[in-house]
Amino acid sequence: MEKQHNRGQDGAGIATVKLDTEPGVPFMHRLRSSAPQAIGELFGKIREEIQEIEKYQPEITKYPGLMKGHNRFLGELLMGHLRYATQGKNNVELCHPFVRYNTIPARNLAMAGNFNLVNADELFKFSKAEPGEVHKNSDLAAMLETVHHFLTKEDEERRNGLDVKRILQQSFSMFDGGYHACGLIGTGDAFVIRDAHGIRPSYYYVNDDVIVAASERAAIRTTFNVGENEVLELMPGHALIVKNNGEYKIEQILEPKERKACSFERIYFSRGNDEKIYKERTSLGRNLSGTVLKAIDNDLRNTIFSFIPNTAEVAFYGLLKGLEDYLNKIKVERILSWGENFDEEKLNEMVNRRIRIDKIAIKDVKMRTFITEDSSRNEMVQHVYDITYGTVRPGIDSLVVIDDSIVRGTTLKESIIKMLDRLGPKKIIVVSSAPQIRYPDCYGIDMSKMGDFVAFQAAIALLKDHGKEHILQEAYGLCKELDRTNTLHAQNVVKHVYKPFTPAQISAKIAEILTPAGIGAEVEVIYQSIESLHEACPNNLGDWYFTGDYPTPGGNRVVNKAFMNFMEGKNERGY
Ligand SMILES: O=P(O)(O)OC[C@H]1O[C@H](OP(=O)(O)OP(=O)(O)O)[C@H](O)[C@@H]1O
Ligand SMILES: NC(=O)CC[C@H](N)C(=O)O
Ligand SMILES: [Mg+2]
Repeated sequence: MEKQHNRGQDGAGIATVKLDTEPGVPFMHRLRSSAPQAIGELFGKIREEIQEIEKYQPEITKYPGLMKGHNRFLGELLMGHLRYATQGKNNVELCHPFVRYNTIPARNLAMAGNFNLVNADELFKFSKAEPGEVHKNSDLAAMLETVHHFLTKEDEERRNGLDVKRILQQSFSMFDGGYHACGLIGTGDAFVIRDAHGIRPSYYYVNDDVIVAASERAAIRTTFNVGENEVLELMPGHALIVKNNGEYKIEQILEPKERKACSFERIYFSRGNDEKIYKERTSLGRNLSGTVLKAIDNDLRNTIFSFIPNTAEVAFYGLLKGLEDYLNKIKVERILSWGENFDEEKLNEMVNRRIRIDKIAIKDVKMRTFITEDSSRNEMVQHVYDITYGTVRPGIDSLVVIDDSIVRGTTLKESIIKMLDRLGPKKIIVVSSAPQIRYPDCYGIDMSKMGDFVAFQAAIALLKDHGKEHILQEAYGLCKELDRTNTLHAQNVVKHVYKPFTPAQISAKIAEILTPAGIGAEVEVIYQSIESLHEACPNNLGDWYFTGDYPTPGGNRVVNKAFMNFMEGKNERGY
């Protein structure tokens, strides 16, 4: 859990199942916290429980079997989760895992996951669950109720043991979304499952002692000290099903569909210490070096390169490598052109030419602002960054800073650009290792409101500039019509809003929007192209937030809904 802070900082939760308990002894427990240091609080509580027993049995920690009887969270099946809300509020009641308790062991179910479903309402209707005020906006509640419905049915009908595969086939075929989800059943059986497009990442590792699964490979590698190839990818539409006797199987649950693994995982969301992700982020940066050189007219003498911490650091190394390649090529060309005509000093000057890099921006807290809830994000962005003084020659140097994404533009507008401008650069070029984020995500990354996207704001502004605002009304009319005929899923209407403009026009407008009043430097924004993103991350071609092409029917519905919300002035998610 400590190695997956990147996936959620709203809160944390754990659940345990004990095997082979005597009848009447509780076997499933759950604990959650939404405290700022949630993991610390959870395990602090467990430590307190143990210390309480130690008062009477000082030797107890030497006897794990005995401890299991006295401590709620000692068990054989363990589940942990860090929440990043993509639906509902940020309160502790919505932290994972969710649990359904029952007197019959087979009908106890704990679930958690890294996911987002877009058809929760439909699922509540189906399972006849009547969620309360807090849970009605929870896709985990909808997921749990549906799986529990089929679990109960299976328990009623079963002859020899629970058929977990069948339960998963019945329930997960109803879910529209992206997920890596897991469940513990009161019988001591467990499962981990991944969506049919492989949208969310999912990995597992098995040895003689443990069977473990997580959203990221690096977390498993670090915890169990194992090699890259020992941790396997759970393939799309498949589940890892573990029986209470320790036997396990990888089963196909759903027909795998076209692989559309989320590219934003690679660009930003996952931790960058994964072997493959590190390489991909480096390539993303390197791919941008040509465009950047053009933007600075190859003037490396008067340009300083840097990055916006934290996650963009790896892409920065890639950009640097690309620039170094260029510079070295130039050095060789020059030296060759001299023939015999050089001395030590001249040669020294040439080989010592460097790309000028500096640590310009500093992030004081290791919190991710992007995944912080709306109400506290702006303030956090304003206080979290700082700059290094004395790095830029005012009025002479230009600054190039790379970030991994510009989504709402809050980080740049509310903080970074104003601060960088204090250093007096001639020009500030912001480079994004992700392409323009134009459409909502609905599969587990919380970018769901059209009006929030700076790319969308730019398109609207351009429509105004060009006297084409009627396109908005026409698109809205089309959405209403699709809604009336129940066919909102049939096409992505928002594409019409972007269509009249080239990516370069949108980027230029974004730069304008992101330039706060009273700034001395000229601001330019450069984005990764979709083609070079695909080239850098060839296994993660999921790109709906950049292209508007959604892999599931719920996607178009969400983007059209998000657009209608925008037009109607509603500040709500599109799902
Ligand atoms: O355009 P915006 O909506 O402001 O969001 C984009 C910013 O958010 C992310 O950083 P974040 O602070 O979440 O995390 P990091 O420190 O891991 O880079 C990302 O790296 C960008 O800097
Ligand atoms: N990624 C997560 O942490 C869980 C997302 C889930 N949709 C929720 O909002 O609870
Ligand atoms: Mg960042």
